[in-house]
Amino acid sequence: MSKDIRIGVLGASGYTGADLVRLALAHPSMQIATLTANSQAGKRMAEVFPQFGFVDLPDLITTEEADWSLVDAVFCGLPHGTTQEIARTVLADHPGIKFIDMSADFRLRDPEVYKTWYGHDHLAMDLQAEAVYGLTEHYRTAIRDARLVACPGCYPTATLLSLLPLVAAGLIDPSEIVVDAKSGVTGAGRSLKQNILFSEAGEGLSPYAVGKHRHAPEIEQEISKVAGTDVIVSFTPHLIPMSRGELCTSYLRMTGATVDDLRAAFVDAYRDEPFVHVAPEGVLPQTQNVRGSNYCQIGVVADRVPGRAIVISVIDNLVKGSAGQAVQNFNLMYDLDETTGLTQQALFP
Ligand SMILES: NC(=O)C1=CN([C@@H]2O[C@H](COP(=O)(O)OP(=O)(O)OC[C@H]3O[C@@H](n4cnc5c(N)ncnc54)[C@H](OP(=O)(O)O)[C@@H]3O)[C@@H](O)[C@H]2O)C=CC1
Ligand SMILES: CC(=O)N[C@@H](CCC(=O)OP(=O)(O)O)C(=O)O
Repeated sequence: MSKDIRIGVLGASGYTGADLVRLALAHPSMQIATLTANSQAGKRMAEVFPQFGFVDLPDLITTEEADWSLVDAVFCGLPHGTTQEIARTVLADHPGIKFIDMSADFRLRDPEVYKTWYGHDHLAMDLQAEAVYGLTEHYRTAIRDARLVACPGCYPTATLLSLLPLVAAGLIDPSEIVVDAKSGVTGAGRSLKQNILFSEAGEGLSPYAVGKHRHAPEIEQEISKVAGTDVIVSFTPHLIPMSRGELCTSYLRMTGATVDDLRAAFVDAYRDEPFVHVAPEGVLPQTQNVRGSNYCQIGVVADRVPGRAIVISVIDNLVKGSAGQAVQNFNLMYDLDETTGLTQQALFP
């Protein structure tokens, strides 16, 4: 394999963009052609991220300066709300480009739901209609043929991987799902924010956006589709003092099933999946098991309350939760082995 697929990374001076660059450097087919930034445009990548001082990379340029005719595939790590117009311009001028978005801009199918949660009308509804939801394990066939893939948010990735097989098999009541989620601070991006200062996040655990996080409608969209009925979930995220990693605990009511049935449904759904691992009985997922890797680990245990079960899933928010899943989708879109460039094991401890 030669490095013959030219990629561009929008938002390469951000955390997801940088993790994409890290993965692309190790990918046998990706040639990094263009890296864009906003406030950091004009700098060398190594000035912004010293860890890239050992490799040759293009300098950071603005989106407007980029020559998209030199690019085959675009990975987009821009803040939500900024991607729609840029995607529209890039794809209008270069319809052959494959666009893999890591932002939230093309995930929600219903424009009214998008407006409610993101506060403005969608600016590229035609593209929204075309976009394929990029939860690889559940949308593989559509992703293969897609031009525009909307990678899921980090919380929806971990949550949906651990709930969809149970909903599909009718083993849990979808109207009684409670998700308690915790994320490392890189989930909030690299720009300066008071709540992610070390002094404020370093020694505490903080809930945020309680009862109103914009990932709830994304989770509900996908669960409702599989359940065949409109579902509302209780979803509470927390910021936890670590850089990467995410752990989602879901409290579930079973519909006459046992925990063994739940485990069997997971094993059945993910038997051939390279990146989803069902923890053996007695093993509890922890973020250290997946740190720096593209794996999702899922564990299931019986609650002491009869008829209830607890499911725990972990991912690295920057890998399976964004850049890694984006590369997994790229591999599908280019008919490559899905694991290409993604076989790194967890950084443990
Ligand atoms: N962090 C995570 O764990 C995850 C993030 N995501 C999503 O991925 C996207 C990127 O997140 P993340 O990397 O964390 O964010 P960062 O804040 O770390 O990076 C944002 C990037 O976008 C650039 N940028 C900001 N505003 C503009 C603009 N108006 N025009 C062009 N470029 C701009 C920034 O450039 P500069 O720095 O030069 O100003 C930077 O390169 C977001 O939509 C996020 O929600 C999805 C899943 C997980
Ligand atoms: C810790 C933290 O702040 N996490 C982010 C989620 C990161 C992510 O997946 O965001 P997108 O949906 O924008 O892609 C948040 O809660 O908004």
